[in-house]
Amino acid sequence: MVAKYKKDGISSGAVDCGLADPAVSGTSGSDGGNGAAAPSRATGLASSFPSIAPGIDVDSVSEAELKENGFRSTRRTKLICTIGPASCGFEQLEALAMAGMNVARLNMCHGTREWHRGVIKSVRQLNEMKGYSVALMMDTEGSEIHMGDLGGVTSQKAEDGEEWTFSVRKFDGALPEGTLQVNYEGFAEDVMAGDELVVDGGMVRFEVVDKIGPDVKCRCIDPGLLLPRANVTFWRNGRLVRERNAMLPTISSKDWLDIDFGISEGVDFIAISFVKTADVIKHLKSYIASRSTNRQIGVFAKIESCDSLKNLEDIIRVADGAMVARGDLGAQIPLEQVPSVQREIVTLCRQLNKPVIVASQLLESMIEYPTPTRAEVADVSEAVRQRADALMLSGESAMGQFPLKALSVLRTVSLRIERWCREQKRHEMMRLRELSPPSSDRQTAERVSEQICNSASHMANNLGVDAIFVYTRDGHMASLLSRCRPDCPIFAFTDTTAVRRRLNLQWGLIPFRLDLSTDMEVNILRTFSLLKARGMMNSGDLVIAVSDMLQSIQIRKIP
Ligand SMILES: Nc1ncnc2c1ncn2[C@@H]1O[C@H](COP(=O)(O)OP(=O)(O)OP(=O)(O)O)[C@@H](O)[C@H]1O
Ligand SMILES: CC(=O)C(=O)O
Ligand SMILES: [K+]
Ligand SMILES: [Mg+2]
Repeated sequence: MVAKYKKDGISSGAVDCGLADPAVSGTSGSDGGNGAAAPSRATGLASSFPSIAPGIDVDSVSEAELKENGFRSTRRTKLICTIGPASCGFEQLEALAMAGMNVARLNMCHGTREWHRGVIKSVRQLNEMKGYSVALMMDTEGSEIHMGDLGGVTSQKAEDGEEWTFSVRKFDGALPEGTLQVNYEGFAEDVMAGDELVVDGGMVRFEVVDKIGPDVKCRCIDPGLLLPRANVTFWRNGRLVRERNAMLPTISSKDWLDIDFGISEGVDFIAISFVKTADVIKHLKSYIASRSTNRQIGVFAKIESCDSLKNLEDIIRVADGAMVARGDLGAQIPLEQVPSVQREIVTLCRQLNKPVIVASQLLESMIEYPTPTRAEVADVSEAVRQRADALMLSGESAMGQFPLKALSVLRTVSLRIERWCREQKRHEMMRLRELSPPSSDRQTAERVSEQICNSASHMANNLGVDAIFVYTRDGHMASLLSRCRPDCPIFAFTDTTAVRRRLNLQWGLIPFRLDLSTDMEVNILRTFSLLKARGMMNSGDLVIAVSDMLQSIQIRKIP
């Protein structure tokens, strides 16, 4: 890959994934524009960070946005960065956090567990020392067919008409010239001469010419760049072939080891690749519940296969959220169907109150170039207009030349389109169905919460209030409010750092950690005075306050 322009500040020079000393790393964000550091009070570093106020944890990015732009202009769409060699150093992670990264994603297809452990440690350190609440998402490899490691090189160009061999043989060290490894042992038996091999969602295509034992001879028909461990699908007579590869388990034995690793490292979310049915999600959720007693890990279903589309509603109902994984999805359904499927998934997730992520190729050209294409900006805008909870960077932040610039594009486009949608009423309008029908006592309590949140957000829009405040221990009421997508931001106060991190993935929520009292009035007055003291709100601001501890709605003017 040739850098045609000056590289991004954070990815310049040699890749250093060691732990820089965070105490001396300073703030290296150049386009983040958020200089104020707000460390957690738990670190005892208050003296070196004068902006700290006791009693409340919020990150410097939210704080600066609130101070500079007032309540209404904070960003509602959340941003996820896949971490890779271009972004794994402490200072690089810090720059991304400063530029608005809400969630760091670790793709277990790549890197060793040790490597991932280093990133997790850095993110955790960043949160503790600088007051961020960057959540961690682990993404499983899954057992779909993919290529091997390219024998150590970072990429290989396949030219039109070239002959390549796909082999299920194991090679030690360098691969023979023109050979690619395939991880699925049944590959050579399943494919037939004349089949089309689609690599990396169509970035490169081959036609099968001949089979010789474990080797499949192919000719390149669509040239492109081959990347390590890229996914491979095969097509016959214009249809995706589902042979024995369709029987591969969604969660492989390697995935289970990665999941154990994720649980023990305390990640916030686990995203499951190539989900086919709701059962696999249920199974994983009960496994997690039996392994981690007091910690909740959100399980996200990645929608990236034909099978997942068949069972979409069942899958989303049992998952804690979903990802529109357009990379692989675009290799399994015709490309022209991807936009409508995206819209359908985003709508369904909102109806079912599950956070939804739109992922892959949002700013693909920024892997190599410092500015996005107009088409990419339009794609990002559409996802923002659909009011997806989060947008995700993949290669752009993992191995691209301009991770920070790509994140900055997502941030500025989100802010601009959100404002335009609010001012011009250009959102995707949606009538929300009732989530919980009346029956048992528990559901009645849930129904009350739902009604309170619907009404609070309706009132907030009609009265033009500056913010909704929600006091919530488990975060549920905050997510019910987020589902309503009100015009004003939602300040979510919760008493655990884990819930605060989880809420950081959801649309419109600005999560704070605060020791909650059982007395609502105490909570309200404390948050008013703390936020006022830090310049995040002003006398006269109008706020709607709701709580899951005392099911109530209050309209309050900041004294
Ligand atoms: N931890 C990592 N180490 C090295 N390279 C990485 C890492 N994570 C991502 N990358 C690189 O960034 C590219 C894009 O990242 P991404 O997570 O989207 O991978 P992917 O394999 O395309 O996605 P998925 O497997 O989830 O469908 C990868 O193809 C790989 O080259
Ligand atoms: C993110 C991912 O897995 C995909 O787009 O395929
Ligand atoms: K993956
Ligand atoms: Mg995928």
